[in-house]
Amino acid sequence: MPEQVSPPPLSSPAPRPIFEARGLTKVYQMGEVRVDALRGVDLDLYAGELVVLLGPSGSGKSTLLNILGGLDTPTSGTVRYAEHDLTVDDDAAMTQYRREHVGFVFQFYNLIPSLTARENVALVTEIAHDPMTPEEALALVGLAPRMDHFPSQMSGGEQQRVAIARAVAKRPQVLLCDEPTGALDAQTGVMVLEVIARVNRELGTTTVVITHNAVIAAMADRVVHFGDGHVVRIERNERRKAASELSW
Ligand SMILES: Nc1ncnc2c1ncn2[C@@H]1O[C@H](COP(=O)(O)OP(=O)(O)OP(=O)(O)O)[C@@H](O)[C@H]1O
Repeated sequence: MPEQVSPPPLSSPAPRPIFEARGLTKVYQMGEVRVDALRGVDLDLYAGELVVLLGPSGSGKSTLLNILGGLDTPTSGTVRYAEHDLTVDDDAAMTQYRREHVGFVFQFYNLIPSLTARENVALVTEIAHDPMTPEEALALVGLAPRMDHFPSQMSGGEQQRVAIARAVAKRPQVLLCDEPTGALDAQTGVMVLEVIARVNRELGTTTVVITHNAVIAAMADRVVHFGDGHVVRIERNERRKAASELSW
């Protein structure tokens, strides 16, 4: 009797987004002055993708990133990461969410000047669940030979790579980068972007990179264009460019 083979599904089910934001608003009220930083953002992000968030200054990119990272909560709307509701007003739950799932990289590296690269990374690995060793994390960003150097002995790009090693050493599912190349020249910026792309590829980390620089959009799976507190449009790149192919 021929073996029974079940037919393939007609179409595979659409993947469920790992982040799901609906109707997000954020209002800052300072005395008489009201700033509508987010004016109703709907956005889905999928596990393992690299998304570039592009838009003019003041359009709300950092506000959105901070909400996705559990550093801030929206004024209204809903946002979910896997099973976590990120709108809850519960500091302990948000701290646990950030600690277990999210790595942050900012424009300025925020390294502790009196600690070596290895010690800066160890600050995180000592409190994480299943971390890499500081040595593994620094090797991933190409800084194995500089492990025992202090921040003042490193270039801006190298310091940013230490900051990336620190952010990814705990193997977060999510890496949120706010203008990671904003303080760097183009050549150094490309090296930092190469490291971010490598982490995304090798660890499968869902990655969001905020930038003003439209050239960087070419390295993304998807580009989310932001303007005036809204998602203006979303593009998908047919092919992700390697960071080494970018120049500005
Ligand atoms: N803590 C705050 N208090 C008051 N207003 C704020 C605060 N944070 C952000 N804003 C305002 O919200 C708006 C959006 O800011 P946001 O930093 O999210 O924009 P952005 O797109 O990231 O800008 P940039 O590219 O310059 O960093 C701006 O008008 C900003 O001044």
